[in-house]
Amino acid sequence: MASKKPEAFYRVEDGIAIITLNYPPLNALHPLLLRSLFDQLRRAHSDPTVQAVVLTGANNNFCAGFDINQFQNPDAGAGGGIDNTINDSICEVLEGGAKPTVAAIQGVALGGGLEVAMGCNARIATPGTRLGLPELQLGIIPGFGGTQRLPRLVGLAKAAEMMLTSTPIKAEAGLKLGLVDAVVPAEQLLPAARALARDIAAGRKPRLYSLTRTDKLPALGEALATIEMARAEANRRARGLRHPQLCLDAIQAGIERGGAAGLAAEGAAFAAAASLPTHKALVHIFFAQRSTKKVKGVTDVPGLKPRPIRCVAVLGGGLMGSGIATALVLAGVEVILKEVNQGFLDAGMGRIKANLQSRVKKGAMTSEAAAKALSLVTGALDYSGFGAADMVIEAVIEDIGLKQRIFADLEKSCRPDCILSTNTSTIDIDLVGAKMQGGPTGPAASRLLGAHFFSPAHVMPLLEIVRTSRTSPQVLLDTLALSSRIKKTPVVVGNCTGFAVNRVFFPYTMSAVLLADLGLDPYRIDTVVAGKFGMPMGPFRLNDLVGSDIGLHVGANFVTSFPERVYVSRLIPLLNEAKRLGEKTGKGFYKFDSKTRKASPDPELAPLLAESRKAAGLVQPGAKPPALTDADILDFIFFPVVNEGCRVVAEGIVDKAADMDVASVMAMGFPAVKGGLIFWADLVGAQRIVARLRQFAAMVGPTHAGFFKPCEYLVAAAESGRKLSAGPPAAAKL
Ligand SMILES: C[C@H](O)CC(=O)SCCNC(=O)CCNC(=O)[C@H](O)C(C)(C)COP(=O)(O)OP(=O)(O)OC[C@H]1O[C@@H](n2cnc3c(N)ncnc32)[C@H](O)[C@@H]1OP(=O)(O)O
Repeated sequence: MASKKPEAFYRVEDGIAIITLNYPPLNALHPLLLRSLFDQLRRAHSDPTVQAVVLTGANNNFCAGFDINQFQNPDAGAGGGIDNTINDSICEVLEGGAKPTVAAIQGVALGGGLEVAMGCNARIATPGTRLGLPELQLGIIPGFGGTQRLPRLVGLAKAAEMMLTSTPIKAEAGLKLGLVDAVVPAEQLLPAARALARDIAAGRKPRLYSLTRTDKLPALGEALATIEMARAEANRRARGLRHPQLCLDAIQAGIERGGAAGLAAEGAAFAAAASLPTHKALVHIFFAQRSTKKVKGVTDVPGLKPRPIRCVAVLGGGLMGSGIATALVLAGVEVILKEVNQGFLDAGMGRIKANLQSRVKKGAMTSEAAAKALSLVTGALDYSGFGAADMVIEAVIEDIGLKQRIFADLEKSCRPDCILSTNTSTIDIDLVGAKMQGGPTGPAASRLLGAHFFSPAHVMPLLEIVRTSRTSPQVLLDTLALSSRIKKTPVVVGNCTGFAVNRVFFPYTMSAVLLADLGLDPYRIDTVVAGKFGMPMGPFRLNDLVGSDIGLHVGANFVTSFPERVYVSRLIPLLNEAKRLGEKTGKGFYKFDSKTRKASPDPELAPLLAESRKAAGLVQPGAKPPALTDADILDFIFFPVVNEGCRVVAEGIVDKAADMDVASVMAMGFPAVKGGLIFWADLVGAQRIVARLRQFAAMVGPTHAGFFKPCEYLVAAAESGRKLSAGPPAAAKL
């Protein structure tokens, strides 16, 4: 069974045909596997020695669904060339063929995998198996009958929720809902499935047909009301996206006209969804996210294996340090939390405890598990216990001198093989290590790197791993492995001010402030950026979340490093002077309700805006602001962001352009349905972006034109028609 070929194996045991899906690693339904499954099913039906069929999967998994690679295969056609005739036939034969079928499920049964299992007359799963229809996260809808069978097995409301959120459930929950008929330990899976198949064939147990069942469906009026509610919820969550509505169309058709008509409606809705740009973008993000774990010169070095990281010392128990420590203990990693005095240490420990308790409250973990996680943290006020640490993550304030002193101390206090990392969000890593023996070229330089988490660190999914020119592949590989262990998507980036994510964040904030100085209303800008474009929040609301003090501090690094392309306004300093630091002080660009923390526009902001505009002198006093449409605002904000993203790609700060897409989606909140920053820029077109940047440069005049100056990479793409996502020609990388 070691074959890598997509094929279904066939064997007969005591009158039961066992058909095993095989296509490592997760038995995705490649068209050849589907064809082979169909052939083996027909073989079982025509084999006189066979009474019933058990369908199972190799490689400790049932099936992760249709082979997503096919969606990117130019030869496969739209929708991955899914042949609904064969798929419907497979499920038809599984469900209504001459011999009953039982699915024996372990690992995952997702998408088409679960749909095939639901086509069987019964399902048995192992504990912890993940069952779900996550197609919507790929911009499509279930296409193998899932929109019809899932509501009939688990009820309409639950089925709609599972599809619209793309969230799988565990087998144990599936048992309660009726999605599976039994949960048994792995070693009993096949014997139990064989026994059930035999019982059904002998008439000792009923043979059930999911497609025609109605016992879990509500009456029509109630069902339609549930679908209406689901439509509203989908619109609220997915901001007018089409494919969730197409999914609900198919479900509704089946409720109104029966399962068979529903299947036809599903086929049409699937084809419609598969033709939308959203699908292409989301499939791109799916693969881009997985490819960040493959780093040239690190993960492809023969014989190089990650070393285990059992204990991590975290320096600083503030918001970031405590979040990082939480992420580590949640994955079972021991933590030494160091602070400068007992009071700060107690506060840090308290934050970790609160983070864990909040997970308990949400039902994400038991209080016993939380207590066990907390017991993995040891407090420290000095470096005496640091010999136990396999890695250090420094998370103190962004003060270069302080960080330099800390790393000089760490070099002396830690083992020579201990990884030394900093969670700085912007500072050049070589600068952080400058006071170590020999500085950036000294003996410890190979184990120095950035481990940049995003706040809140135990929640945000991205980890920027910053390599210097000397960081060793071993150290990078160890950190990549740690990242997977703590369930973060890693992006390995090069060393520079701001790395990848904050490099694209600074023009995002600066262009918004520039618009405000031109006289535009910040609240309108936020509404357009969040509501129309789909960012989680606009730049001004984000400033209030992060804090104007932090914004000012971080912004100063960019002003120093990239003076030719920054926009410096009085606005953020004025907010600082007025102690309007954002949410934490109850006022920033917005005012915050002291009880609900809800943000609302604040008329008291007006004098600060006026003062900043006066200082900027971009428009004459009393003159009207430029008449910009919502579309203009989006171009004004996002094209400088693209421009900086292009520099990041061209300089080789990211390994590949798709890494910038992942980073923008997972840390910045750039809409995944647009495929990430560079993917989206290619859809817009480099030519248009360059032309608009030049227009904006002319609009703000020569003093600020540098902010909009298109970089060489962008201009070259505009002139040659080369895709921005293609990355720089190898020789051009710095
Ligand atoms: C008609 C139908 O309705 C349409 C469909 O079925 S569309 C497909 C629906 N299925 C899905 O969306 C599931 C997609 N897969 C996943 O969510 C996750 O891979 C998983 C939860 C199954 C496993 O996650 P995890 O353990 O972190 O492993 P992960 O790294 O993601 O996957 C392992 C490998 O399997 C591949 N893979 C996973 N699911 C795949 C699929 N459906 N098709 C092709 N490859 C797949 C991944 O690309 C990865 O390949 P790599 O090692 O070369 O990078």
